[in-house]
Amino acid sequence: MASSTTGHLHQAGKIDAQAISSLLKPNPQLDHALSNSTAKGLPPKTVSALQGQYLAIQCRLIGAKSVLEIGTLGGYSTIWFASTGASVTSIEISPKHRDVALENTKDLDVEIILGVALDVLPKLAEEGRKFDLVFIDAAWEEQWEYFSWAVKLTRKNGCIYVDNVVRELLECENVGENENLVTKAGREEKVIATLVSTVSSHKKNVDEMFDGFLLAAVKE
Ligand SMILES: C[S@@+](CC[C@H](N)C(=O)[O-])C[C@H]1O[C@@H](n2cnc3c(N)ncnc32)[C@H](O)[C@@H]1O
Repeated sequence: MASSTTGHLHQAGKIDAQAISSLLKPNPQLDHALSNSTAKGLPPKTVSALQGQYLAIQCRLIGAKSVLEIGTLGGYSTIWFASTGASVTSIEISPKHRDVALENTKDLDVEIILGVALDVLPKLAEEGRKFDLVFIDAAWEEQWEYFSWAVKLTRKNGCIYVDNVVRELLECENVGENENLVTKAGREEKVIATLVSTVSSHKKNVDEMFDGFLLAAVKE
């Protein structure tokens, strides 16, 4: 049995491999999305397969019919959401990423809006759009602004998931002391929120194995 932190990190890869082979069903569209994205030169910045399944479970738990995603890349997480039967609106700044995502999400109920998230989000609010779940996975430095828009765009008892919050905090100076998304979310009266830390071998760099997300439910 591993007895040191290094040993545990080594074992984390084995735990992930066992969970993937035990819990996930084959999905050729997800596999194709990954291989096509790599072939087209997109960066390997998708959620992990186990995280994708987590997001799909979260959608089922709240009966999500509509999902807003900020940061499409090649549409890998988009496919996870669409696989639950939800209709997905996804925002992507890069025309190249959007084009690959359109190829990868063919025949699914997916709308990909090409644009800068902080320009698109106010327009969605003006149109009176509401979503059951908002998934935030774009520019780390804009997470709070995305979150604030997400509070306006999420229906009561819907939820907001912000990816990579722990890793971003770990990379800050004076960890745990500065104002950040967690402290601001704590003061937002319209949500209850928590921080879920994760260890995953999805990222090969050891420092990137420690991560976590902020999950909020909208109260009103
Ligand atoms: C981490 S990747 C998204 C990964 C994707 N959600 C997945 O798991 O398959 C982040 C994406 O956000 C896009 N992005 C970055 N800044 C953005 C912005 N200001 N507005 C819209 N998209 C942005 C990037 O081009 C990139 O494709």
